[in-house]
Amino acid sequence: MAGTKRPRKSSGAARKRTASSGARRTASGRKTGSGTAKKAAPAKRRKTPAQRAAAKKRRAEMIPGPSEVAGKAAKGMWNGTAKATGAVARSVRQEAASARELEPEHRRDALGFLWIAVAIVLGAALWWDVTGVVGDYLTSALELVMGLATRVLPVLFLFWGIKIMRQVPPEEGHGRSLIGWMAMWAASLGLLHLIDDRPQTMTDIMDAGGYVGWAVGGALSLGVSPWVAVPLLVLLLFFGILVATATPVRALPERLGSLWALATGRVPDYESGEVFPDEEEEPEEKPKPKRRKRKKEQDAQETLPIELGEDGEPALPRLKPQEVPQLNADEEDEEPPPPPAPKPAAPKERPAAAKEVDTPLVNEIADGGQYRLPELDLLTVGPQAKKRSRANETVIASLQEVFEQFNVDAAVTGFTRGPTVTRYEIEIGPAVKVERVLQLSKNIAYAVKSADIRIINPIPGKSAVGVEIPNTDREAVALGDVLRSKQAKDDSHPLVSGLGKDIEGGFVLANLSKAPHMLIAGATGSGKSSCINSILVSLLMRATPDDVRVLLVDPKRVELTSYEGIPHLVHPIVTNPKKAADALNWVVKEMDQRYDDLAKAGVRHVEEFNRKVDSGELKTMPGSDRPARRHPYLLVIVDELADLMMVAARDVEESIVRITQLARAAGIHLILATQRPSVDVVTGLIKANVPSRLAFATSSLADSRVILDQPGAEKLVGRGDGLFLPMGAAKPERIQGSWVDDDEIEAAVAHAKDQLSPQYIEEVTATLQPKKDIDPDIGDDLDVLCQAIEQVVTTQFGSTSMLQRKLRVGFAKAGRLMDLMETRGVVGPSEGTKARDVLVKPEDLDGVISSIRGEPAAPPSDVPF
Ligand SMILES: Nc1ncnc2c1ncn2[C@@H]1O[C@H](COP(=O)(O)OP(=O)(O)OP(=O)(O)O)[C@@H](O)[C@H]1O
Repeated sequence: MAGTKRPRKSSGAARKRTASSGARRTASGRKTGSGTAKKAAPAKRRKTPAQRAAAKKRRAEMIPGPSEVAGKAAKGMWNGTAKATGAVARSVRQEAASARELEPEHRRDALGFLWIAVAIVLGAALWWDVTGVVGDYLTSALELVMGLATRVLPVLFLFWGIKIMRQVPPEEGHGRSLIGWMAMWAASLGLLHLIDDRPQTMTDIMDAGGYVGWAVGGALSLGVSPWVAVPLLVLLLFFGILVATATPVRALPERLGSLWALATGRVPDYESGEVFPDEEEEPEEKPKPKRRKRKKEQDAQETLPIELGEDGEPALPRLKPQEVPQLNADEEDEEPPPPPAPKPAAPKERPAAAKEVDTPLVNEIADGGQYRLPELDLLTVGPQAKKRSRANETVIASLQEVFEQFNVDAAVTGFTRGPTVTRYEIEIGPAVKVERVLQLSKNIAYAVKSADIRIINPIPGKSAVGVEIPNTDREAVALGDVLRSKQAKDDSHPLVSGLGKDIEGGFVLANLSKAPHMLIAGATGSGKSSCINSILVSLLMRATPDDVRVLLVDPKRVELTSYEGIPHLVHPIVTNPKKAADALNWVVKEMDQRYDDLAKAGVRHVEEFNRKVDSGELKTMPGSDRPARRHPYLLVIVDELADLMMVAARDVEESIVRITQLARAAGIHLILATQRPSVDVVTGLIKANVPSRLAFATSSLADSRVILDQPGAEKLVGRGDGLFLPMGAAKPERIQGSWVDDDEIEAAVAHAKDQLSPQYIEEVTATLQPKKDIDPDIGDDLDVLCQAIEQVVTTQFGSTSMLQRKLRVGFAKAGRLMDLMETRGVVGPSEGTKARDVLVKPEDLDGVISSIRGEPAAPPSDVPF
């Protein structure tokens, strides 16, 4: 068979080839005067008269006649029309493509309007008989399917259109709604069919439940008789309502109650815009007008126009505190803005500790005292997060181009847009080495015009290479949004801070009590201070001074001044690096004191201790008549560790290590910030004991290694772009730090200060008081002398060689210390080789040391704060 076919095929092909080559020769000969035509020229000169006549006739024939002219004109018009139609179609396609680039809000609005338009067409046709061809066909088709129920469709479509435009679509719950509505619809149509006594003709069916009703009701009545079908359909209808409104049966009485209250105007409307709010999202108790205003603000945010930068791309709002966009600025003309800080009705001065005031707290986060936490409305709403933008499309095109140029079989299969960077997912073809994509990193950086790209191979849980590329249109993350998130509301722990958003746009919160200590480091201007501000404002928004007390150490003197005077402070902000070392010393003492208390109370954590105190189980401390008092969390923030390390590296490191090793159970947590993450500042010992790390952009890979023990931070783009490595995590998570502007800080601080004046702890003040009356002969040996006295008095053994060993000092220094102790009456005179008598009892040790340090005697240590 093949043998017989082949010659036929080839001869056909040969024929084709001949014909086409002949045609090509003719065309080229005529058009270009090619070699063939030139060769034919001499033959032309030798033409016979007959040939000339024939040629003349042919030329005459070539002049078109009138009918031919008309034909050609028609053909031209046809071609022109076709071309014009093509052009229009192409431009429509282009427009449609650019319509896809519309912002999601506009697309949602368009969809809303479409539903309203359909509602109008249907309503006009069904209710008022005002109809055209479209209306006719539409209503007939719908009536055929849904029968009488079609009449309610215009109302539903109208409601749906408005809802789409008013509300940001929930991320989840679409499927649930759809199932609920389908169940309701099927049940209603089936019931209509049964109620209308099971019609059989088409017109009657259209006047009852349509063909859907006929199928549902008819089939059921056939299967189980109409008497059973009706209750079954009623059940299905009820189920549909419950599913569509996300109401479990057990929550029904409560929901009906709130619906009744809503109908009778006894409760404010819910923000969600749904009749039944989700079960977990309890409506906050706020006055109605304020809630409306809030909703209005949110709506305004959703429709905020995107600012275009010079390149026509949406631009990042400039984020200097004074320049952060006032997001409700558009509304200022209509309504006066809300006061920056709601003034609570609490008295300005608190006569005694907050716990002694009997007015119960309104806020559920705090659990005692009169202190009221500020409303979250105090913090501004951030711009709505974009899921994609034109900048992303451009980057995808550039990536694709790079792969094509270098012949790498790889494609961008998706991306996740975060506020600062977008992670593009790249899938490679079979038998393509991942290294080929990795090798292209510099070309990718070149193509997307950004040096700060990070390649992640693979994206955890996916067979794809991730390329993180900074957004040219980055978005700020407002702290208010983070604290208003569901995660934040679900966790009422006072030490939960709003850190920012991750690369997928999810909120990142950190419970500092679980951290339990954190190192924040990055180059200057990378966003450390903004992060500390976010932590402190989170604290002011969520924790009463009874919950958390704070010690702020700010050797730079300018970073934390806004917080001066907040009632959470245990001491005015410490700005002197020398005093900072003493302050850390006090923290160590406080920690020891707390451990004693925990041991006496037989508990392992301060939370348990506080629970016992709150429940009245622990009224006085066992073994003494000292009243048991709660131990609030103590958060110590050091903003510039390097300044402290320069002044007293050994003391500071020692205190930090002691605190970090033990303080967790005592409820003491440390945050150390530095812009110099070098090994002499963040020493190995400190690093080993500070398990949570937050790295902002660093200037070198070495710095990144010091902070995170791995590279990555040197590729960050600054302004709050960070890598968060919480305790126990193997890989850091990329986040965009939350932003809080000066006005918000001021408002939060004012809210706290208006209610309570700071109650500083005397003991800290005493520790940090300037040293007076230090004997000149002690000079620089004060600290070592105190240590020597401690050694001698606690051991009751006045031996010089013991001092040499314990304090690691030479013989001469130990002898001098012994002489100093003798002149101050701590030890007796020298008795040759025998140890000296110790004249001070261990219980008097504190008094002796205080007097030598020139301090007033320390207050009795059994008064905790
Ligand atoms: N989370 C953020 N969101 C938006 N912009 C930010 C963020 N963090 C910082 N920035 C921008 O970066 C600037 C510098 O930030 P910040 O003062 O926090 O840096 P820093 O690391 O504390 O610097 P320094 O060590 O010099 O104090 C801010 O003024 C702001 O414009």
